[in-house]
Amino acid sequence: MSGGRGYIDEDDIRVRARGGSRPRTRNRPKHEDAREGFVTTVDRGRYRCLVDGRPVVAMKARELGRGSIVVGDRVALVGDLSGRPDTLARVVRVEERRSVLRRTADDTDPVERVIVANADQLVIVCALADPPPQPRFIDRCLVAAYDAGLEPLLCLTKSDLSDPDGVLAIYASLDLPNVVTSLDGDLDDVRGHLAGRTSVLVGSSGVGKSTLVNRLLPDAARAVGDVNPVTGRGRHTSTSAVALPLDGGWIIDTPGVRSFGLAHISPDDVVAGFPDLDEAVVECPSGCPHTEGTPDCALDTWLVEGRLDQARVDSLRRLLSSREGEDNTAPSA
Ligand SMILES: Nc1nc2c(ncn2[C@@H]2O[C@H](COP(=O)(O)OP(=O)(O)OP(=O)(O)O)[C@@H](O)[C@H]2O)c(=O)[nH]1
Ligand SMILES: [Zn+2]
Repeated sequence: MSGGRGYIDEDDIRVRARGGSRPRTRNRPKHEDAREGFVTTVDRGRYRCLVDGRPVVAMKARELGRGSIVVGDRVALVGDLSGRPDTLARVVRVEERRSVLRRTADDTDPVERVIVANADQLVIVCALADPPPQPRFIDRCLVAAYDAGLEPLLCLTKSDLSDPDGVLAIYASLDLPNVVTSLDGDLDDVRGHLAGRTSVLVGSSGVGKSTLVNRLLPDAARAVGDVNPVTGRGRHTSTSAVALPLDGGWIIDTPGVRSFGLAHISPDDVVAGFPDLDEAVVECPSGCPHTEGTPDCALDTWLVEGRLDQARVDSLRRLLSSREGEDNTAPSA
């Protein structure tokens, strides 16, 4: 798709709508005294940040204009940083983002929204049964992960109900890092993958995300289930992401994000997630969609020559097709 990408988040609208008529000074101080914070939740124009290990609630300084602030952002804060009830600090700067996870609300939404900044890993949570596995959902998440520069981790839950081999076979040639969990199996493998990293959890309703988070972070069960100190509302009324500290890293739950509209991602950006196929597609005619039956697509030539794995090409083509919006898979929250 041509043209610039529009980044907004839901909060921008509300912040702007607040208006206000205070005069603005042109010579603002440079905020040399600003402290660094990490954004853990965003809710209606209020940003909950961790500053020196202390939760501080902040609003966006007017000088930031329409720029979005999302969970995972590293920000500079001024004002009251005590974290005491009813205090409000100001975010005066958003540090450059290492990565950006985006989505469109659905395949007809022209606006991309940044949902998480600075993550390292996208944990795609998929149940082996109840609900049955949804490869198309996994494929969508993979595209989103590759587009965002996040490493995917496939997390297959409920292995006490069904064997993981079938799903793993589909992705065998993708070399996809994966973990398998059950109701009471140990979580050492999962922890190993999460330690020291910033991981975003995504999954359809009922796959066992909350169960997993609560088992990894028994204390967070309180934090997650409790009334939100920022809004006074419960967690489940919020569709925003929340970052929870885990083993020297962060685990970011995304209760309201169950699918990724992917129409905005170009075929080339999808292929970029497959380094070995990349070599073949440089031989494709310009603008080749690489889909099944495309004349002169080099993937077919390479397949005939036995230089590519059929399953791997099928997998890429599944991603490319799902990107075209024929299947939006999981229901939106
Ligand atoms: N048998 C089995 N059941 C599980 C497992 N993990 C979770 N469940 C059950 O699956 C159901 C849904 O789990 P949740 O953790 O609420 O799922 P969720 O992904 O957070 O769902 P939403 O809150 O709708 O997003 C619950 O009844 C869990 O007890 C598992 O490993 N094995
Ligand atoms: Zn091609």
